Amino acid sequence: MHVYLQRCGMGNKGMSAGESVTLTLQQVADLAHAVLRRHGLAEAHVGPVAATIIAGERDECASHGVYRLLNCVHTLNSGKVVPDAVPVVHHVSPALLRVDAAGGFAQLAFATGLPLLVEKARTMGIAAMGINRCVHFAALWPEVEALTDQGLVAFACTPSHAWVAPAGGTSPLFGTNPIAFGWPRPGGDPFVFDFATSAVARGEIELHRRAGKPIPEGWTIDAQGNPTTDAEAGLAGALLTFGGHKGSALSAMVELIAGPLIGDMTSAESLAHDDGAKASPYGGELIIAIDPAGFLGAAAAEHMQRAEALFDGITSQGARLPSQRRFAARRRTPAQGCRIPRALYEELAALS
Ligand SMILES: NC(=O)C1=CN([C@@H]2O[C@H](COP(=O)(O)OP(=O)(O)OC[C@H]3O[C@@H](n4cnc5c(N)ncnc54)[C@H](OP(=O)(O)O)[C@@H]3O)[C@@H](O)[C@H]2O)C=CC1
Ligand SMILES: O=C(O)C1=NCCCC1
Repeated sequence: MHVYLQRCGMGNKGMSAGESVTLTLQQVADLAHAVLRRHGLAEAHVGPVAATIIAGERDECASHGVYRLLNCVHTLNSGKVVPDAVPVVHHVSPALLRVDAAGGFAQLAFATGLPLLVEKARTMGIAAMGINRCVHFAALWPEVEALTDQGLVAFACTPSHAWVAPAGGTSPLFGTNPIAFGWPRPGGDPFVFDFATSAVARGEIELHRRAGKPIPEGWTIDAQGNPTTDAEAGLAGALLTFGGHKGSALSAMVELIAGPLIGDMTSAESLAHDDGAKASPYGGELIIAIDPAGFLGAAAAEHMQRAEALFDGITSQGARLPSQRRFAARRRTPAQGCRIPRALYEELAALS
């Protein structure tokens, strides 16, 4: 594989990437497929799992791009994921479905349940899909975008492992628990946000540790409960929630609605299930889809158009929309390629 080697680069959170290589999107895809196949992932899963990793790299989301392949390999080798799991869809009620991922990665389970979720949302106006017994390592925006692509409003969330202290506490209890929201926009990119309810995704702190960089104050505390800018010490201690008690309450909500509500694990239970293996989190995910026509029928289009004034109100004062950076990256990378830290590339190439 021919790759361009260069020195420089700024990650999406402003972290110097050091020496990097530039891969075409096709090379990123080939690498992801090769690594996953070599470590025994069944063919039915390789495409959906690789797709989310390729999308992360394409949209310059370094913490959930090819870096995630390392943990996928580790999870496969640890036996904490069923590599050939066959997801099974269960109709629960006219507006509800469950997908039993049977211990496999979440991506194939999501793809398997998606058509029925869309059908139920269109019929009922709103529908929810609970995915159970899945291994989740990825960003959530590819999933909410799959719904906005169909003209639906979308919400998704999942617990992870207990790495985050509740506001006012010092012991890890919550996961980094991402929440993602998507709103379809006529003729344009959807409005999408997707973030951890911790101050930052744990993956971002891991990237700082790999790069030997300090982390900003406010992300973590060490094992003694003291604030730290040392990535290693922060990973060994606890992440903090974003926005103090507000992120803490949202994180608790994710634990509840994507855990016990759908009969699945909390982040503390997921970490106990992991039993020191350091594999990706295991448990459930909740996805909700709302059809704008459900409330308003034929008048929905007119009201969706009114929503555009809100987005104009944000951008007209120089602020940007969430995901605007990501969509710009998506348009750039097919021509520009994806810049990957050289050390990471070499590690992945050795695994392929
Ligand atoms: N599966 C799992 O268990 C977990 C997955 N994750 C994933 O990690 C990823 C990163 O999470 P996190 O570190 O919290 O991400 P960020 O703190 O970077 O927040 C990301 C979101 O905020 C938007 N955003 C960032 N800066 C601005 C700004 N100045 N103005 C407006 N919007 C802005 C981003 O848009 P843009 O992208 O355009 O910058 C994006 O939608 C997510 O995709 C999440 O799903 C996180 C935790 C656990
Ligand atoms: O970055 C994070 O935080 C996580 N990403 C993937 C799954 C584990 C948590």
